[in-house]
Amino acid sequence: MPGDQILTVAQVREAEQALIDAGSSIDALMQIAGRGAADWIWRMAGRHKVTVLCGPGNNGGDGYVIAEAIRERGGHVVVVAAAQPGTDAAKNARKAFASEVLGPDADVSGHVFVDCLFGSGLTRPLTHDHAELVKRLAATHHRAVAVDLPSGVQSDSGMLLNDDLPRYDFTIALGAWKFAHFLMPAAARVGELRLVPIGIEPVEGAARTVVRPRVHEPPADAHKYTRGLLAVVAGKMPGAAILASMAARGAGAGYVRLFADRMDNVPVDVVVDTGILSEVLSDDRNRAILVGPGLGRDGEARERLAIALADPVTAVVDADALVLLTPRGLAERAASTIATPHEGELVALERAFDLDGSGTRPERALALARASGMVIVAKGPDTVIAAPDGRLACARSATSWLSTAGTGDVLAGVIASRAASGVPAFEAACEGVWLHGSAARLCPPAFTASALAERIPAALAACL
Ligand SMILES: NC(=O)C1=CN([C@@H]2O[C@H](COP(=O)(O)OP(=O)(O)OC[C@H]3O[C@@H](n4cnc5c(N)ncnc54)[C@H](O)[C@@H]3O)[C@@H](O)[C@H]2O)[C@H](O)CC1
Ligand SMILES: [K+]
Repeated sequence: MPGDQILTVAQVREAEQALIDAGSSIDALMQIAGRGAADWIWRMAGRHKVTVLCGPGNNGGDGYVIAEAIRERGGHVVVVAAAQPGTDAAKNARKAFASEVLGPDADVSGHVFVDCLFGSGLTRPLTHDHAELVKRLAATHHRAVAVDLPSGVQSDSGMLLNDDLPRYDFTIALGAWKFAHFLMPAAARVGELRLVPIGIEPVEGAARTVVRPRVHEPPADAHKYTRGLLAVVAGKMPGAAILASMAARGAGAGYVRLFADRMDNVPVDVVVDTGILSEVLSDDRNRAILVGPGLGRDGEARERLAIALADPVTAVVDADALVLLTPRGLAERAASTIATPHEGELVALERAFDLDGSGTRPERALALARASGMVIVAKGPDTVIAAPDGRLACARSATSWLSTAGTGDVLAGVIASRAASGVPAFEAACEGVWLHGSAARLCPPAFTASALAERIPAALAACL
């Protein structure tokens, strides 16, 4: 599924170098980046006062370009230099800024504070004076905008190098997204995101953002089986499997069958089958299977999981099934498997697959995908999707109201439904994550998981 690319610092440098080798220059790229950022800031500030804080590197250079572009338009802009420009491009941009530059002790206030202190070149925590300066300027302006990255965050990991730094209203990414725009804790500080393209070419193997999928109407001669039969295996707590089935019903599959010993109070459009699991799963019309929500963790649950994994169709494995899953349980599988762990379940899977759990969330998800052969949806406020072949996608949290019981069951149901509709595993996972987040945005605050499941068709409608 296409999306915008997310690059590491090393990938940005390489891509930037490729542009320079092809005849561009760092100064030219800085002009494109800075002027593009200035367009957004101009829209925010208009003729209100803008203060640009410039650091010593090329992020500071962007700041001088932004300030000059706003000045040329007749805007009211002030530059505060935290340090003298240190790179050639930043020195040139400083020279081209045709107005006064204030020192770090200047007493300034205004409408928009633009943070160009450090960007992707930050390698160590901000000094006390720099951190205090950023905090003071954020406090004396109505809005705070970070250029490329908020100063003080690590680009590749999303870690905060300093405590207690401001939250921004906007972050304007330059050239490409960085992991810190999506990964916690930095993702909670970046505010709304904008991207200024500077001509960077697609980088092979780069991570992508999760974007709205393209979904097609069923063909005119479609029937429930051609649209996809999804088997949902219930267990000890059938409510979770019902919730997943309801969500799956709205995400494209033509037929959702819930396998349970006995089931009361099931919505009419979820079909319950109380037959012997191994017999009903051998139905060769099955296109995908979902196992885990409400499964339980006892011997019977283990048995149900083993039967489900023996089915030669794409399997979505969630909740209790993730705790029961072992490398041996997957050894015989030829079809794709999608696992949807939250942080605790991710740790349990890492242990089961003998991984040490080190590295950033994308690195951990990729290591697990490679070791297990599964597509991993490491869900949370910064959901990361990794495939065994190295593909990687990151999603922004749609809303923190998703932090309620049962939303994970809905996610698993939606992903399974996309897989049952014939979408390959990695793409089904990305589509499911997008639909889940989009449905959450359509819900009023403090929604329940069943309200979320009801909004899935509306989210799907936006993809047609
Ligand atoms: N994406 C692109 O192609 C473009 C990005 N641009 C901007 O350039 C910055 C990255 O520039 P760089 O000079 O590498 O890094 P910084 O500006 O972040 O500054 C790093 C500079 O400061 C030193 N340093 C690192 N940490 C500290 C610290 N805590 N205290 C003091 N000094 C520190 C470090 O050694 C460097 O010398 C990118 O984010 C974009 O904003 C360009 O505009 C071109 C196109
Ligand atoms: K910055």
